[in-house]
Amino acid sequence: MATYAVGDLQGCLEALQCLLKQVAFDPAKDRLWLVGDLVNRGPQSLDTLRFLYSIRESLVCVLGNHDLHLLAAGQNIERLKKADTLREIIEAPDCAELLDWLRQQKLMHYDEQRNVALVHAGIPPQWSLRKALKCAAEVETALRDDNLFPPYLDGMYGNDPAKWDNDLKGITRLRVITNYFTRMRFCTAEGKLDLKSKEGLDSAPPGYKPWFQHKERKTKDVKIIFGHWAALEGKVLEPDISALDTGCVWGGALTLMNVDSGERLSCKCDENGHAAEPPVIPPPSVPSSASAPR
Ligand SMILES: Nc1ncnc2c1ncn2[C@@H]1O[C@H](COP(=O)(O)OP(=O)(O)OP(=O)(O)OP(=O)(O)OC[C@H]2O[C@@H](n3cnc4c(N)ncnc43)[C@H](O)[C@@H]2O)[C@@H](O)[C@H]1O
Repeated sequence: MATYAVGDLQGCLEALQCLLKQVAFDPAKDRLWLVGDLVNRGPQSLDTLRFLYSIRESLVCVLGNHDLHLLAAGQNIERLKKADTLREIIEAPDCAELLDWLRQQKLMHYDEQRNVALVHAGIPPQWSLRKALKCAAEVETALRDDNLFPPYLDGMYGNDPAKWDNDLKGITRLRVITNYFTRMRFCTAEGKLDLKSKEGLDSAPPGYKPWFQHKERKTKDVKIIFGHWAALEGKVLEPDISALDTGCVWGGALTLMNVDSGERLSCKCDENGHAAEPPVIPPPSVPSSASAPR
């Protein structure tokens, strides 16, 4: 049995299938962790979601900003933006079943045995592991509760407040939790967010750093796997941090990592998110003797 984590899929089903074939993924034995952003921007959002649903017993999935946007558009189709590729899901006959499954997913997964956390964007520096799990659970409860779900989605959008405060209440509280887990890139040591900068590490506004580079970060003893930040191209220097979004919808690649060995495999994609077989093993992350991360 092997456990793999895969970067932001964004509807790039061909690339996912190419990687799963390469590692001979067996849903009866193996496990696949998803960093979220399963859909949108790529070519096959509906088919991706259907495929994941068909192997749901083998998945651990955390939600990304695009998944939350899909849930919100499922409540009100007018939330769809011109560039979204989500309409096919909302108009599909099995939409309700797929979105019901999606809203049961988490914002954060923690594997105690491995001491590994899985999140879409990150964990803010001022939160301990325990605090992060507690805050994630607040949003997860809102997502699963039929009464809380619609007002949560109505109030989820926006950049304020920029910083956590224990006294925050209601949707304002849930919004900042959502923004940390699903949209964060740069923040201050106290967790004040900058949600505008989206480029690489050197695009930090003055006083801000990538969330994982703060010396004071309280989750330094936890291995963290995350996605969301395509401009990083999967490269971070921090040893216990794994960045898996390698921009499959931006002419980059989809990346799969063996959670235990850290070995990676990537499937190059074209600028439309279609796979260009065969997958390649990125040289810096894989020992030269390995042919595939099994
Ligand atoms: N609470 C909330 N508030 C507001 N909105 C919410 C929300 N919750 C959900 N949403 C929704 O979130 C969605 C995305 O919003 P956007 O505003 O488009 O968010 P984003 O930061 O661009 O996110 P994305 O996840 O696409 O990032 P990526 O790194 O791939 O791409 C980012 C950039 O990186 C660039 N990039 C990619 N690869 C690169 C590379 N190799 N080098 C340099 N740049 C690269 C790309 O050009 C791109 O511009 C919207 O639908 C919005 O409605």
